[in-house]
Amino acid sequence: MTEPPPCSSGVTIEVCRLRKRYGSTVAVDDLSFTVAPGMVTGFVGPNGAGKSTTMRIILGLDAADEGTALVGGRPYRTLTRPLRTVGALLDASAAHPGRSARNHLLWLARSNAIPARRVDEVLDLAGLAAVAKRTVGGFSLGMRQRLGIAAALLGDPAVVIFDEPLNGLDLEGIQWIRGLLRSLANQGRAVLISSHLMSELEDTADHLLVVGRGRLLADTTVRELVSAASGDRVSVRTGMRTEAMTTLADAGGLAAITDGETVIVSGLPVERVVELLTRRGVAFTGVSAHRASLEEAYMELTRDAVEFGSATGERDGRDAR
Ligand SMILES: Nc1ncnc2c1ncn2[C@@H]1O[C@H](COP(=O)(O)OP(=O)(O)OP(=O)(O)O)[C@@H](O)[C@H]1O
Repeated sequence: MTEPPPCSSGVTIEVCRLRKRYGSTVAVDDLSFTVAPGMVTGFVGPNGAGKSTTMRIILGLDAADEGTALVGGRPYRTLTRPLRTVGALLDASAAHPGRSARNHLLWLARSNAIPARRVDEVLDLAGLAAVAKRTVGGFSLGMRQRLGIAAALLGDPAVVIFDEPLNGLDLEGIQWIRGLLRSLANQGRAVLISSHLMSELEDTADHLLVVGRGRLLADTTVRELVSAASGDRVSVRTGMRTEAMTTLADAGGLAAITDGETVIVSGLPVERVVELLTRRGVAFTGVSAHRASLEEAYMELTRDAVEFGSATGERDGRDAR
C-alpha cells in the first residue's frame, strides 16, 4: 500500500484520501490533491467522475465517508465567515427568483459581515450594475452565472471554486469568465474550476486534475499531459507511404498510416527518420515530432478509467461519453 500524502494545513485547498459512496456507487475513491494559489486549476473528468461531489465535500455541503478536505487549512464547516475564505459557484440557479440581484447579494454580505459597498463593487465587476435592481427570475443563464460569480467574490476570498462555470454560456460569456479566472489567479488566488470538456480548459487552466470514476488519473500541467500522450512518435508527410513504411519498419520503427499522406512512426528519433528516408530516396514534404492534442491525451487517460470500471463490473455507462 502506498503511503498517504501529508495532510499539512495552511494552503488553499487540500484534499486528502477522500472517499464517498452513494449506496453502491463509489463517487469519490481515495482522492488526494492540493490546489495552489496563483493559478487556475482545472478539475476535469467525464460525467459522473465525482467532480461535483468532491466540490460539495470541500464546501461542507456533503460529508465524506473517509478522508479530509481543508480550505485555508481548515474544514469548511469550522470557518466563521466562510465567504471571506472561499467563494463558490455550484449552481447558478441558487438565487431567489423574486429578489433583485442587489438584494440577493446584500443578504449574503450581511450574513458574513461584509460591508454593503462591496455589493456594488462586485456588481460592477460582474457587469451587472445596470441590472442590479431587476429581479433574478428574469435573468438569462449568463446573467445568473455572473450573479453567482459576484456572490462568490463578495468576501474577497483567497480561494475560488466554480463548478462548470462555462456551461451553456455564449462566446462573450465564456470569454468574460476566462479573463476573470486569469485575473483572479494573477491576484494570487487559488482557482479551482470543473469541466467535463477538456477543450474548455485548454486555454484556461494552468494545472489539471483529471479524474475518472472518482479516482485521480493525472495531476499535471497541460504541457506535461500532452507531452506524455505524444510519446516518441514522429509524423512523416509523404506521397510514398508504402516505401516510407517499409524503410522505417526495416530500421525497427513501428509505422502506421493515419490519413492520406501521413505516416506516424514510433521508436525512431526525428533525425534518424530523416536520414533513413533520404538514404533510400523516399521523398517527403515534412517530418516532425508528433504532438498529441490535449483532447487526445484526455481521451487516452479517461478511456483507461472506463476500462477499469468495466473490468470490475461496476460500470454504469455514464463515463462512456
Ligand atoms: N446525491 C446523490 N445520490 C446518489 N448518487 C449520487 C449523488 N450525487 C452524485 N451521485 C453519483 O455519484 C457519481 C459522481 O457524481 P458527480 O455529480 O460528483 O460527478 P461529476 O463528475 O460532477 O459529473 P458531471 O460532469 O455530470 O457533473 C455519479 O455516479 C452520480 O450518479
